[in-house]
Formats: sequence, C-alpha cells, structure tokens
Amino acid sequence: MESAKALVIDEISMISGTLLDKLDYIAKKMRCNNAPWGGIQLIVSGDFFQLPPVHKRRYEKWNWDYDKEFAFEANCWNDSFDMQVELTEVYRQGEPQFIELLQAIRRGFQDTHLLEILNQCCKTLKEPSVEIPRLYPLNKDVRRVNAENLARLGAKIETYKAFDDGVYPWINELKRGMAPNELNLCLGARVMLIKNMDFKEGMVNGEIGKVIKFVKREGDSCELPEVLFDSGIVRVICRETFLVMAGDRALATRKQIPLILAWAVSVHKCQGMTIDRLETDLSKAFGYGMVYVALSRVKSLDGLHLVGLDSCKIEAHPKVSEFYQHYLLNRKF
Ligand SMILES: Nc1ncnc2c1ncn2[C@@H]1O[C@H](COP(=O)(O)OP(=O)(O)OP(=O)(O)O)[C@@H](O)[C@H]1O
Repeated sequence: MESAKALVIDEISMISGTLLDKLDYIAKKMRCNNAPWGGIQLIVSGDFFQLPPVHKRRYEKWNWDYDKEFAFEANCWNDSFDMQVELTEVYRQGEPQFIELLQAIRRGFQDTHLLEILNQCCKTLKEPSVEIPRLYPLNKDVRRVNAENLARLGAKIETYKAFDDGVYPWINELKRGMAPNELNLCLGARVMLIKNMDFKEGMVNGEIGKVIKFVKREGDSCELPEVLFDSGIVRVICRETFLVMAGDRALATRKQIPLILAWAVSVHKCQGMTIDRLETDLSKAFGYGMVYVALSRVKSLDGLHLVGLDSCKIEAHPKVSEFYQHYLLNRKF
C-alpha cells in the first residue's frame, strides 16, 4: 500500500461504509498522509441496487457505526471522489422489453404489466439440464442440488479434505470462506474455480467446467482432477493455499483444491456473472436486490427459466433509491 498509486474496488455495493472508512484510515496511517486515502487514487464501480454488504457477525448489529451500511454512507465517501458517473447503457441484454422489465425490478417497482410478461415468458425446464446453472438464494439449497447431481452420476467419488494450519479466530475465517472443508468430486462433475490462478489465460474465479480425468502427479498422495473449462482450457487443478494475512505474516492457512461443485450456485456467488441460460427458484429470495441480481445475469428472456417469484420480494433499499435521486439532482458531469 505504501507504493500503490491507485486502488480499484469492484462490486462496491458489497462494501459497508464502516469498512470503507477503516480502509481510508489505514491508507492515511500507512502513508503518513492525511489526504483522502493517503493520496492513493480511488476508483470504485458497482450498483447499489444490487446485493448489499453481508454482515457475518451478529455483534456488528450493536456496533456504534452499524448504521453506515452502504459505502456511500462512509464519512470518507464525498472526499474520496472528484467525479461520480452513472453508466446507463445496458449491454448484457439486447431485448428492449427485457431491459425495461429489469430496470423496473432494479428500482423496486412491482409493475403488474411487466410482471405479467415475466410470468408468461418464464418456465421451468421439463428436464433439468446439467449444462444450465441453477441459482438459489440459500446455500443449503445449493449444497443439496449439487450433492444430488453428484450422486446421480454414480461415478467413484474422490474426496479432498482441507489441510488447515492456524488457530482461532483466524482459522475460522478460512472455514467460513469459499474453500470447502471437504470437496467431493467425480468424473463428469460440474465445477467452478474459486481462485484467480492466471488472469492472462482466463483462469479466474468463477470459471465453470467439468472434471474429465483424475491424474496422479509426483509428490501428491492422491489423484488430482483435470478440468475442461467451458472456455476450452484444460488444466490439472492442484491444491492452492488460502491465507489470512497480517502484513506479510500468515495467521492461518488452508490448502485445498480451488474448486466447488457448480450445477447450482448461490445468487451471492453469481453477482457479476453473465450467463446464457439459467434456471432459478426465487421462492426463498431475501433482502434487497436479490431478485434483480438473479434475473439480470441472463442475456435474454428466452434463456430464463424461473419459478417461485413473489412480487413482494422485488424491493429496493430506500437509502439506495434516495442516494441515486440525490445523485441525479446534484449531478455536475
Ligand atoms: N461496450 C460493450 N460492448 C459490448 N458488450 C459489452 C460492453 N460492455 C460490457 N459488455 C458485455 O456486457 C456484459 C456485462 O458486462 P460487465 O459484467 O462488465 O457489466 P457490469 O456493469 O459489471 O454488470 P453487473 O454489475 O451487473 O455484473 C458482459 O457480457 C460484457 O461482455
């Protein structure tokens, strides 16, 4: 951080105002510079109508600054930027009707006419296809569907247990993280990469593929999965190290194959993705922005297979609506 020129944060809706203020404070201290962000240029992108920050610990509710839920509520927000712009052109979807529908849902409008269109156009798949990802609001449904699909393949299961090192509370950070305690794989399993491994080659967090082989590598006690990613890349996936760091000191480590099963994924995990076809059951949707994030991942109405949409779950956070109204009224650019 001492030598950084710029800090880029994507998906800013998931960063709380409290965290943003802490980061600003750390940057100032580390660089001994009281300018905003210690003089580092800050660039953020995202959409506050999408998923808000996740509060992991119950006690955060009782923190004195819990009310700084959104990044735009941070004390440092206004001083952090010379310029704020709203991007209005939609590229992910092409159909004007679908774009209009999604924009209404994004802003929390429960427009009856638009919802009728959604109901007419969306249907479940008669035969669930393994190639079509399924999105669920709750992790327990994601785990259930993935376990069912794994069992359905009927192939020999290879189990990878995580190798952990470190003590409480740091090790718990890793146990709550993406790398599973125990990963079950078999030939044909749909998997998702959960670590950025090689940006140039496109081996990044979120890549989806299929296990095509198990191979023995020297020095490894068990066979490792070889994955054919949908991008065409084929790779043997070795254990990677997941870390909790304090400066350059590792407080806890977890060694695990950086894959999860991916027939089903959570709505939280899919924020940021673009998917050609998806099936989603939104009957258990909770919180602001979840319905919009799930529906807006898909490129066309034709590719959307939907069940369980209750229009009362289409909600925008009042603070977010107010933020955008205020921005439009005071826009200088
Ligand atoms: N200028 C462009 N021309 C053509 N396609 C584009 C352009 N910009 C983005 N896209 C396509 O639109 C889709 C969404 O882009 P991207 O994920 O960058 O948007 P985003 O604003 O981060 O969306 P979200 O926040 O909803 O995830 C991608 O499939 C991307 O390839």
